[in-house]
Parts: sequence; structure tokens; C-alpha cells
Amino acid sequence: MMNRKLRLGVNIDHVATIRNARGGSFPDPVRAAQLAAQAGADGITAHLREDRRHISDDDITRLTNEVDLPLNFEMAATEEMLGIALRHRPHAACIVPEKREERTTEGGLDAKGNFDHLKPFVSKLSEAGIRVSLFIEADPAQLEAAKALGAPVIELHTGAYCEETGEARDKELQRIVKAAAYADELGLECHAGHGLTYNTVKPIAEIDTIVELNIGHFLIGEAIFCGLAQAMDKMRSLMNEARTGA
Ligand SMILES: CC(=O)[C@@H](O)[C@H](O)COP(=O)(O)O
Ligand SMILES: NCC(=O)COP(=O)(O)O
Repeated sequence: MMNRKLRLGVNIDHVATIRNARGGSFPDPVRAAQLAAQAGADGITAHLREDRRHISDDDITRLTNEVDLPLNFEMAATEEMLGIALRHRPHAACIVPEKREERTTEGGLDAKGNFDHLKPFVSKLSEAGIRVSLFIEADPAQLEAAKALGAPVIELHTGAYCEETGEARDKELQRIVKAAAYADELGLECHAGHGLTYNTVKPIAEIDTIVELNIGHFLIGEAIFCGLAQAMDKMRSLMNEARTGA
């Protein structure tokens, strides 16, 4: 199979985390998104959480209006978030699980167990012309549920793979490899993300049926030391090495 292009979506949530530490207006997540665009990002991802711990409603408005890149709007399956998505009509919406008490996303959406709840969200977002993605575990039953729900895209949760080491990490990686192949068989566009770093990205980027990686926390952290463009350049070169073997 010829090497498919591998897109890099830059998640700018944690620029807003730093901004909110002082309750002011900088660093500005929209400026980060503009710099990411200049550095060659294929898209911007932003997660408007129910508790607004980082990205704000105004950030979403400005990301929509001031950044010339597709916006992947991460959202919980709630009426509030659906209304915001339908108002802004981002390029894409990725439905993610959300628990107020969590530090960060702890796993994938239970698309199978929440099928009836999710169905109208997928339908209404799709009818509005928004490309719907479901953030799920590398589990065949979840892939099948995503397909049945009519979502054209899934994003595989790579958090467990990133957190594990040794054999346990290899086992998680094999789950992702198999899920990415199954997604392709089902006709689902396959993305991946959460927790990816320079040290963990290559085995995921080597999976040819994955066409987009969404990476944020690590890139924003690295940007503190070397700037966002340089951090992205290194991540992109690792992705390219993995994809082309160069
Ligand atoms: C869904 C996902 O893995 C992340 O994009 C998500 O945004 C993580 O939540 P925080 O950004 O709040 O850590
Ligand atoms: N959906 C994953 C994402 O957008 C970024 O996750 P992370 O790199 O911030 O962990």
C-alpha cells in the first residue's frame, strides 16, 4: 500500500491552561493556532470542556474566525456542546468522554454502550455538514458501533499505549495496529491521539491506515523550551521517518 499522507492536528488546549493560570489574556491560544498554521499544521484541535478549565467559548469563536485551518472541535455529547457546535459549524467535531473529576481524558467513548444517546448527536452534527469523529478505544466492538452510528471517522485513544512500558506497551500497540486495520476494512477514516510524544509517536505513525494524529500537551510543553515551530518540525520529521522509512 502506498504511503498515505499523515496529517498533524495540533491541540492548543494547554496554551489556555497557562493563560487561565492568571485569568488574563495571554498566552493566547489563537496566536498559538496561527503559529501552528505557519509551521505547517494540517489542523487545529481544541477541547471545550464543560468546566472550561482551559479552552473558553470565546477561544472557539476566535479559532473559527481568525485561524485559516480546519478546526477539530472536541466535545462531550451534551446539548450545550451540540448547540455550540451547530452555531460555529467547525470543520469537524470529535465526540469525547468527559468526567469533571478527571485530570485529562482517561479513555475512549463507550460508543457501543451509549449508542442510543450518541445517535442524534452524530446525525445532527453530520446534517450540519460537520465531519463527526468518535474518540474510542482500540476495540472492535467500539469500531463497529461507530460504523453503525454513521460516524465517518474514529480517533483511537493512544493514552494507555503512551503510559505503559515494555510488554504492556507492545500489547497496547498491537491493539491499535489491529484496530486501525479493522477501521480501514469498515470504511472508517482512522485518526489517533492522546499522550503522544517524540518517544511514542513513531510506532503509531508507522500504521499506514492512520491518516491523522492529534497532538497537543507534549508539543505545547516542548514549545516552552524551543518554540512551537521547532517542536512541530521535530514531531513532523519523526512522523515522516516512520511513514516513509527515511
Ligand atoms: C480527547 C483527548 O485526548 C484530548 O484531546 C483531550 O483534549 C484531553 O483533555 P485535556 O486537553 O483537557 O487534557
Ligand atoms: N485527541 C487527542 C488530542 O487532541 C491531543 O491529546 P494530547 O496530545 O494533548 O494528549
